[in-house]
Amino acid sequence: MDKVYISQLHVETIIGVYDFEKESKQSLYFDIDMLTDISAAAKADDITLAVDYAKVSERVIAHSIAKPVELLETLLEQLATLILAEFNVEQVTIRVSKPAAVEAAQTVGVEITRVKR
Ligand SMILES: Nc1nc2c(c(=O)[nH]1)N=C([C@H](O)[C@@H](O)CO)CN2
Repeated sequence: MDKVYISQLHVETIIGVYDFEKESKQSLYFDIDMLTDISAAAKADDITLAVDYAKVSERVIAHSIAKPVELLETLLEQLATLILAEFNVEQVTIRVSKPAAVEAAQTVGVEITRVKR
């Protein structure tokens, strides 16, 4: 299977378990791998047949800032469901990094993989 990907997509949003995290935005960085067959888009040279990484990026940003959640896990499950439902993607892997969360670490985060049913 082919892959369309997005690397280090930056979003500023409210996210976190603790009260102080609900008061100011934090940076999240998303890496998204989307498995899809690119052959029809390539043959026709037609963006409407492709997984448009710009449109996926817009949706991920819009959803991430729309309704705050506490856990990175919650946000990733929502985003994976959204991507599989709205785009021609068979499998998606999303990794999110939250660099300000743990002072002693360069970054921390969560990664999930979900398959279209
Ligand atoms: N597995 C997770 N662990 C933690 C999360 C999370 O979303 N998933 N979140 C926090 C806090 O919000 C943290 O970012 C604040 O320091 C802690 N652990």
